[in-house]
Amino acid sequence: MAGVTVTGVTKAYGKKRGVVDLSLDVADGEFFVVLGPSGAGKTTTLKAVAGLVEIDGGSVSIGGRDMAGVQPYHRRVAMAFESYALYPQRTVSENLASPLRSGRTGTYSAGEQQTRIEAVTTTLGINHLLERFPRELSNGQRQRVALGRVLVRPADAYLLDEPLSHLDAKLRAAMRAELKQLGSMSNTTSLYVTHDYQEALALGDRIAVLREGRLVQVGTPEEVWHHPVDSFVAKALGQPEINLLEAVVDDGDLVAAGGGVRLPVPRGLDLRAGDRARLGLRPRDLTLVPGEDVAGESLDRGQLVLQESADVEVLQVEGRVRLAERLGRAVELEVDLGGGHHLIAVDESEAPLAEGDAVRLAIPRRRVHVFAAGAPDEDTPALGTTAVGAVPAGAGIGKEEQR
Ligand SMILES: Nc1ncnc2c1ncn2[C@@H]1O[C@H](COP(=O)(O)OP(=O)(O)OP(=O)(O)O)[C@@H](O)[C@H]1O
Repeated sequence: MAGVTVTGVTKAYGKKRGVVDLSLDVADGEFFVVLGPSGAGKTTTLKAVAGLVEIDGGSVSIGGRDMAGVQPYHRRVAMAFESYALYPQRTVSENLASPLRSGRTGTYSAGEQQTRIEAVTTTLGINHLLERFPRELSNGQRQRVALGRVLVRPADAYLLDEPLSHLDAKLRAAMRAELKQLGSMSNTTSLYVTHDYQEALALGDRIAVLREGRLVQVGTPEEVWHHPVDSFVAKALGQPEINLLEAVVDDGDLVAAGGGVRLPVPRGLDLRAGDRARLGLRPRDLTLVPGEDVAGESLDRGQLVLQESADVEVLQVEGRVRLAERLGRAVELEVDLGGGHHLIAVDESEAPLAEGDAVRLAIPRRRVHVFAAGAPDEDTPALGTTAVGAVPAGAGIGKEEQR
C-alpha cells in the first residue's frame, strides 16, 4: 500500500486542456474521490497516475517513489475503466481468477486465489454469476465483474473511473455501502472518479473538486459541503442545485429578492453599504414551517419577508407555491417570492401542498452561504466562513443527501 502524490501535473491533448498544474496528496489507505463535470479532467488525472498518458509537466509519485519513466505495468496500480473489458470466452469465475494467474503481482496458491475471489464476489454480490459468460450478464452485472477483476488483484493503489455508472439507482446505493466497507476493511489507497456528488459524499474520505482541468477545492465531505470555496463547488454538490440570490448591503443587512430579504451581514464579512454579494440557500436546508397560517398580506404586495426569529438563529421566508413535484418521499417546491424571484425547496414533511398555497420556509442562519457578486453565469468565491457547519450528530452528510 502507498500514498499517491501528484505535483503540478499538466497534460494537454493538442490544444485541448486535460489537467492544468494539478496537485493532490492522497494518503496511504485513503479513499479519495475526484469529482467534477464532464471534461473536468478526472480521467486524465487517473491516467497520469497510472502512467497511461505522458504528462507535459509535473510529477507523480506512488509510495514516495517518483514514477517518471516507470511503465504502467510496473506502477503497482490497478485501474478500472468505465468501459468494462472482460474476456468473452471465459466464465466470470475465470475472468476473476486471471489477474491472479498472470504472475504479474506475485503467485497465489489455489486456496489464496479462492479467498480473494470470494471476498470480492461477496462484496459485489456476484457469487451467483460465477459460471456465466459475459454475454449472459446485464450491463450492470458486467460492470460489477469488471470491478471485481480490479479489486481482486493486490495493488498499491486502486484507480476507479466511474465504476458504478451502469448500475441502477438502488444498486448503486447498495454498492456504495459495500465499496466503502471494502475500502475500510482492506485499507487500500483508492482514487475514485465520479461526476455524482452523492457518491462522492458517501464514499470519500476526502473529495477533490475539479473544473476545466484545475483543482477547485479539496476537503472532507463536511468541508466541501459546509464550506464550498466558491459557487461552482456549492452548485456541484446537491440536487436540486443551491439557490443563489443577488444581494446588496443596506444599513448593515444583506438585502435580496427585490428588497424583501433582509439578513444581517454575517460577522467577519467585510461588506459595506452598497456592496454586492450573492446568497446561497440549499433547497434541503429550507424546511417548511408547519401548522401556521401565513397571512399572505406581504405576499400580495409581492414581498418576501425574511425575519430572524427571536430565540434561534433561523431565518424565515414566505412565498407562494408555484410548482410542487413529488420525488418519492419528498416534494420539490418552487416558491414564488414575488418580483420575479423564486426559491427551490425540498420538503419532507408530507404536508399537503398545492400550487398557489402560501408557505413559510425556515433556514438556520448559519446555513446561508455568502458569495461574492458576479455576472449571472459567473462562479464567484465564498466570502468569509458564514456557513459554519458543525454537522449535527447522526446527520451524516452522505445520509442526508442520499434521500
Ligand atoms: N485522447 C484525447 N484526445 C483529445 N482530447 C482529450 C483526450 N482525452 C481527453 N481529452 C479532453 O481533455 C479534457 C478532459 O478530459 P477527461 O476525460 O480527463 O475529463 P473527465 O472529467 O474524465 O470527463 P468525463 O466525465 O466526460 O469522462 C476534455 O476536454 C476532453 O475532451
